[in-house]
Amino acid sequence: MGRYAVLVTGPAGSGKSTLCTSLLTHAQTTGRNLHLFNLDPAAENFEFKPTVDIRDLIGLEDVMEEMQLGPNGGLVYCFEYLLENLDWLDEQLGAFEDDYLIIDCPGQIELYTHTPLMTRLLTTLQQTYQFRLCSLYLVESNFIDDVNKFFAGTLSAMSSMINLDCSHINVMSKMDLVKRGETAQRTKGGKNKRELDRYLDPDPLLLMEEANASSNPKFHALNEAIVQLIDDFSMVSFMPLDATDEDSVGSLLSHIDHAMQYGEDEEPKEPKDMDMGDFEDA
Ligand SMILES: Nc1nc2c(ncn2[C@@H]2O[C@H](COP(=O)(O)OP(=O)(O)OP(=O)(O)O)[C@@H](O)[C@H]2O)c(=O)[nH]1
Repeated sequence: MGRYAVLVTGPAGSGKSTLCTSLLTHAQTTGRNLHLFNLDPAAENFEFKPTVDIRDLIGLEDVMEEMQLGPNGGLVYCFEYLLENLDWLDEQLGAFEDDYLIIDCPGQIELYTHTPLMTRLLTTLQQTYQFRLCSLYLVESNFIDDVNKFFAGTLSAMSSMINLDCSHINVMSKMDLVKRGETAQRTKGGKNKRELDRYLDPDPLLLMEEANASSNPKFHALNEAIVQLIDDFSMVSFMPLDATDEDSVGSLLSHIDHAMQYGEDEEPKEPKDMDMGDFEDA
């Protein structure tokens, strides 16, 4: 069968743990057997008990207290400790060979964008433990309410994609808020689902026009360079996700299957059509 792991990454509060729970719930109802790996040493409670839990090795609170470190320094310490104690991980993974190991990651994106720690862990999972990997990067739909925030979210996603160096899927989370119009009510410009569509699969020219319209002409060349970069990495388009909707979670899972070519003996499954029909304005 092989070994497969899905890394669920993204900024704090972007919906990682909720998605992990939704994936495991979906798996239960469809007869699949997903397992949870908690990689956040500061995590609190889980609906599903993790099969592997970094807190069994080291907890952030203890590290902060004993080493006199802040939350970010403490997190880096925990990851270095994990990398120095790979025999623990080896023991936890055992002969694991099943459906996906869903890895719930910490929300400090510096771990995937600024330090090599996560990359080292992934290299170990791939090379030493023969895992096939796919990473998801979640950006909240209610964060993307103008082109500059889209640039910020996309560039972080791109940095994570380059650093983690495995199959990668960008996800725009909490789309139910857009569907219900809550994003539109909250933002000055009244962004609604239709306006968000172009950020899911962006048209480079429109992005550039929008960015130029709201910025000083001296930044137009920079806007052009960013849009060019986004266009060149055509992977930087986003899949809409409503973690509260079974179909939406199922569609994401079939995209992951496709990206991983899950089940080597089977034909890789075609991802379901992810057009925005499900998210039409009420
Ligand atoms: N409406 C809506 N709320 C969501 C969705 N996904 C997550 N949330 C809410 O967003 C908040 C943060 O979700 P979490 O799953 O804890 O986010 P996280 O990325 O794991 O957060 P950290 O562990 O702090 O990095 C919670 O209040 C969730 O209930 C979604 O699809 N729709």
